[in-house]
Amino acid sequence: MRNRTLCRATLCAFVLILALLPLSGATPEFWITQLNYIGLASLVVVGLVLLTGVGGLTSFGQAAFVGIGAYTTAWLTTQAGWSPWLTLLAGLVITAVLAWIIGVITLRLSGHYLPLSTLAWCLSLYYLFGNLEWLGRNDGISGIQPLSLFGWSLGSGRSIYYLIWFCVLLSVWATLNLLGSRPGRAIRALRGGAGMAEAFGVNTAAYKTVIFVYAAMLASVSGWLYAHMQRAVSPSPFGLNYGIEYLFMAVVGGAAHVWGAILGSAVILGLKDQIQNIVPKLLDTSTNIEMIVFGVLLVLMLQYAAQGLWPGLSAFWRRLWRVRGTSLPVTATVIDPAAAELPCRVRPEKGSLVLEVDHIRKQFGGLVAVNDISFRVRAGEIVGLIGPNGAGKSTTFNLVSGILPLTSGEVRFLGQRISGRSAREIAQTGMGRTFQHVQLLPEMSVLENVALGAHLRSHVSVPAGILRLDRAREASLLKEAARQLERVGLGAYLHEQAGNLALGQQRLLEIARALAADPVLLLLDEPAAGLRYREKQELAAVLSQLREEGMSILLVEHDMDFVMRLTNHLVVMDFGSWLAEGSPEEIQRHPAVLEAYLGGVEEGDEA
Ligand SMILES: Nc1ncnc2c1ncn2[C@@H]1O[C@H](COP(=O)(O)OP(=O)(O)OP(=O)(O)O)[C@@H](O)[C@H]1O
Repeated sequence: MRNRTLCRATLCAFVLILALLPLSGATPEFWITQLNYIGLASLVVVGLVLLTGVGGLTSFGQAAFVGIGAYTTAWLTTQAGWSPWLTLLAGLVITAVLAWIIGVITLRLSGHYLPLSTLAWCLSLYYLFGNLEWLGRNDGISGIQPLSLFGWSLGSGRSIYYLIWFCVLLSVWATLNLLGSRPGRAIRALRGGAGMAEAFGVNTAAYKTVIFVYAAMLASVSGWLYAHMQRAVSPSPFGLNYGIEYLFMAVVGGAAHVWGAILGSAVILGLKDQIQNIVPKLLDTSTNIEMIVFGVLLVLMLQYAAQGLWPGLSAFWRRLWRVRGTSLPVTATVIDPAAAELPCRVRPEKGSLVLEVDHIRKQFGGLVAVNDISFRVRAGEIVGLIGPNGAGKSTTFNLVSGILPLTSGEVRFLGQRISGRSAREIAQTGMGRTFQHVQLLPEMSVLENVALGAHLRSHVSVPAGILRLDRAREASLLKEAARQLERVGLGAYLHEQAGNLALGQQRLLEIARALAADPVLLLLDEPAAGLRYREKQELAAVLSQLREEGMSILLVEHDMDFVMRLTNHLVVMDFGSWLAEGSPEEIQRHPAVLEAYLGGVEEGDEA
């Protein structure tokens, strides 16, 4: 709680200082101008933090969107006589449409192709601004009128200052709200890889486009403010070098920290200015050496503060005020026991067919990983899929859950054909899963990781998340996540960072996340791996309880003791093919299984 109070007090002091600075006649005009530029840059960088730091999509091209906002208002106010407030809307609409088109085309690219494509469209827009006759070519457009609000002219640096910083604080508030909501969790999951997020029903392509458009719109607002502050626009501030500088600001501030955007902008612009003043005096040279010094300082900063300056600064601030125990994040939500329950799925009758796998096959080039496998899972039954290493169990899981496409065969779930559907569509039908290699979001809290599992059980739009209209639904979602964590024995770790948990606990967390999706069928890939004996017993008790409640479970597991005690039915695979099927007792006596698998395990156990 002290942590939260300190944050609020620091924020109030920051806003108060910001508000009072221009009122004092002693504040030099240069400071106000510099703060205005920091505010304009911060607006762009807040968007970049969401896009690059949080979403993992690197963009060098944000300066071009600043240009769209600036040129839209410059042309419409000077040539068409529009009100600047109307041109703000026009700029936002034009930017959103353009960003959406660019996003849909380029965001499918992965690895270094995406940053390269941002370079390409930034250069294209820059040259477009400089070549169009009606945009004044390289001279740009001048004579832009200052803004006025309720008759109050914002023509001076001191008056537009308030509007700029109002927009910056609004953008920080909106972005923090968005990140703390259901769509925000989905956006934060983008870095964890599309496979994991899609398995919980997150439309990763749509969320990538959303953050791309959001960041572009913030840049456009910055351009609109810039045009009315400068009263003239020309192509140079919207070129690639500015795009790179914005990215530097995000990285230096702390790419994944929203407040780091302001810090990074202030550091880079302040540093540039100071170097330009000091270096020529020190070195007594007329050559343009300051950019070299600036570059070296940046490299050093990235070397020694790779996470950016924000984490270090906030830790120092907490130490200064002797605030201990940083595990409870400022955004941590207290679970509301009175929150409404999330709606639950209608469960199939015990014993009815849930999953039908018919002659499925998967070929990786010349390797047949899964060869003509068929089995059934019924409601209220735990089916084990076992076999030696490399037998094809995980591949079978991935085929059933839609992570991998089938080469041939058919999978039906609750009577519907699901083969050919995407992992996201299959998740919607009521299939939850865990992964062989734990796939969590290590920097997110345990509670939020599990809340991601319930993504499809609540519908909160991006605007609702931004405006905090989602509080009741968010409370229900977090209450459900907490309930599932209690169920698997992790109730004491709700606000712990997921990355701080031991491997066994991380596996339990994955099970809680899958349960939060309210699945009809649970696919568990080696859930007992890394668990201690007692933890395994507790897990077995949880799974037995789930079976009693009518849940169907398909389980891949190497711990034979665990499998034999828990399952109703076993399917044995070897070299991708079906080897045997039956009850645990039958399988334990099956000669082919004993030879291919169980015999080997016993020997290994003895060793
Ligand atoms: N994406 C892939 N590309 C090529 N080969 C693959 C791919 N995924 C799996 N394989 C191969 O398919 C075979 C089956 O692998 P799979 O991971 O399904 O086995 P498994 O029974 O789950 O093994 P383990 O118990 O060790 O996890 C292996 O030979 C593996 O190397």
